[in-house]
Amino acid sequence: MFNFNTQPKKYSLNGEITVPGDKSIAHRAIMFGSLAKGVTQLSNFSFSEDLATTARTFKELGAKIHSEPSTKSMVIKGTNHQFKPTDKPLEIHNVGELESLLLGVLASVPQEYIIDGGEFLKNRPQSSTLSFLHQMGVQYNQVSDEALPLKILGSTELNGITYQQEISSAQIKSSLILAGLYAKSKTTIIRKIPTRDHTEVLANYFGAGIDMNSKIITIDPKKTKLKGKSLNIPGDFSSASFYLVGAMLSKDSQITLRKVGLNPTRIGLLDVIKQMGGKIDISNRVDNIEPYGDLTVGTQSLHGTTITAEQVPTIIDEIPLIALIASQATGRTIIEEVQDVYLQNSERVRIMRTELAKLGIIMQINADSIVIEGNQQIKVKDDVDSHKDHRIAMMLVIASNLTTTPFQIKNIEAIDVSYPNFISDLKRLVNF
Ligand SMILES: O=C(O)C1=C[C@@H](OP(=O)(O)O)[C@@H](O)[C@H](O)C1
Ligand SMILES: C=C(OP(=O)(O)O)C(=O)O
Repeated sequence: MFNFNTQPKKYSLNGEITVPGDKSIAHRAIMFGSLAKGVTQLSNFSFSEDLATTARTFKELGAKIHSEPSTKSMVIKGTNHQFKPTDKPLEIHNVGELESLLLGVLASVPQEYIIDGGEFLKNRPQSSTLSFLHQMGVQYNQVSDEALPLKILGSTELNGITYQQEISSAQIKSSLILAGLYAKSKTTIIRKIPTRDHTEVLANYFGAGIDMNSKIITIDPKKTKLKGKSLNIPGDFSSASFYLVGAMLSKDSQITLRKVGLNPTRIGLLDVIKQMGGKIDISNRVDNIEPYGDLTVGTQSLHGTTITAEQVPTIIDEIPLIALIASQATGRTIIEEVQDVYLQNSERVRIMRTELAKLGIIMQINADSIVIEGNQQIKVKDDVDSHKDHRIAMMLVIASNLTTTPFQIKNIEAIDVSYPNFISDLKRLVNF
């Protein structure tokens, strides 16, 4: 465990920075590159713990993967959907995205695999994903509670199904899409609220037959033939969000973040900031497979707002940061209909409340909403702990600039999960 001592002085943030490549897109790029026939070349690939786990897992399944961290590149020789059997459990640590998507990938592989993971995933049941995969023809065997470790036996004879989304989760949806690509017939997903669509976008780029509109996603395996591709991964909007919020909340600040991913299903934080009376400039926009552009933001005064159920999937990983800005705005902020967030991320919500309370920030967590009053004074009551959650660790670093009372952030090494250079990149923008 490593502790981080925060600064006794407040700083401003100035200058520009290029954030690492998007983690969510990179997980999927490794998977599609491994499933495809031929060679995939990824650039602006950011090497974090989570992505190392996904790359190792797909190597164990037979993909040839060569990484070059110094040039941020990765080359994958795909298996053409011919994965290797292995008796050794696939150890996926606590990588939630990998768990859900891997279940979808293995659904069409007629070999038995054991998937094992860390404490967090051992306590996160996958009942929804497993029940529809079972309907398609997958067999599985769990030790307890439909969580890891579990055994899965896929099939080459999967049935396409019609699935009405009950939980707005990108991970669950992606698992079904990956299974549907290799079923005998079409699969249809009737959406609840749209969630991030990186799986659909990348699958089609690699050669899948997926049709989407705001209500329905149709996966046609007969129109699917995945081939290796080149892909430049845009900057990670979720990583960029720490700097955006940091600059808005600190005095005399103005920063520009270069080449940040602007997929509309990911950037709900920008709408929330606008609703709160803030302003972020978008420039140099490029509409590529995944769009990206530059974001410029400075110190802002914000007011409270109501965030609706439709917005929630687009801010899912930014909720701890939104709680922080809401506490410093004027008036009340309400995040409505967060039931699906609790189902997928209940630990994170609980930790966010406990740790911010140690800094004097309180919020009300109801069955269907989160309510945060504005104008809260930071009062450091105790050291804080990331509880090994990378987004909580980075949010607490940003929160530390709201006070001159130093404190310790325990388990700071959690940031390696998504953004190992976060502290050194932040320091490049800091002016005392
Ligand atoms: O599909 C993905 O890559 C992710 C989806 C989100 O989870 P949900 O499945 O709850 O939407 C998000 O919290 C997670 O960080 C990554
Ligand atoms: C929740 C996250 O990812 P995962 O589900 O992979 O843990 C995240 O990156 O914030």
